[in-house]
Amino acid sequence: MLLRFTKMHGLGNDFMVIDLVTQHAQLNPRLIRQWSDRYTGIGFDQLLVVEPPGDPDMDFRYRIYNADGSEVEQCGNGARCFARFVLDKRLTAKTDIRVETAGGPIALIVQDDGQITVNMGPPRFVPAEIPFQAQSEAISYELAVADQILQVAAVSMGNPHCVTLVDDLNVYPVNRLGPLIERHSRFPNGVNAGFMQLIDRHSARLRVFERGVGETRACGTGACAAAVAGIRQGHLTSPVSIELPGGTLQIEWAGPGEPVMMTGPATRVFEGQIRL
Ligand SMILES: N[C@H](CCC[C@H](N)C(=O)O)C(=O)O
Repeated sequence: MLLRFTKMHGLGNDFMVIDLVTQHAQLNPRLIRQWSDRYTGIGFDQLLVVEPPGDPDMDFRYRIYNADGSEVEQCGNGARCFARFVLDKRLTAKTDIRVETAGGPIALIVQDDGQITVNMGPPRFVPAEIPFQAQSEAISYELAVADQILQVAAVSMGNPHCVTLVDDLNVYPVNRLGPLIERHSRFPNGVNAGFMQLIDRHSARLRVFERGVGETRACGTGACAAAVAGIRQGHLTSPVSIELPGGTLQIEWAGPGEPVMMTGPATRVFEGQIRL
């Protein structure tokens, strides 16, 4: 059987997108790892799956798998590609699309200029909801990593994020500390490790060592988590431009209990078919 897919990216964070509304396939971690291989497979950071909704008030269900085959709660760059995909495939004609995800409901708003705004829902800070092991909730925690103590913020955007402020991203050892944070024992489900360099009150640079993937060229939920952490710590003021290696995302957040709004592009690269 041949399975149709579309290769897409959001600022270089790349995806294989599959429509399981009009197609049927049984996915498993081994198959996903095989497909994600950049030499012997299709190659991607995440696999995005479009399904019919379980909740009749929603338009679709959105399932996300990392390159290592693990299913995760949320993917921000993927959400923008999801919106572009369902419109291009005529699975909907709406430009305000409601989607259920394992990390909670999100809304995708397709702008006239082709940019896509995602209502990512409110960030969560309660340690047990991230999850993160801590005595009590705080805007900053001490985290022992290798031979040093880092000051970190812990935020959930549906998926877990650990954000550290650094002075110079050009020289910071992201690929040495990233894996140690990703698998740190205080994050029982693992964590996406964000490293943020402040530029001014409305902008910052960010690199993210993603859970289940490694460093990616962009991370949408990571940009949301970093902006929220910076606002909460008094370093940033909404709206915030987050400059990632693959490009810039616009983040808005009005404060605790309010949703995070993320705006950016979604790009289709090619169509393909793969034999199951
Ligand atoms: N690696 C993430 C999922 C993808 C997030 C990222 N690609 C985004 O755009 O938000 C995790 O394990 O939670």
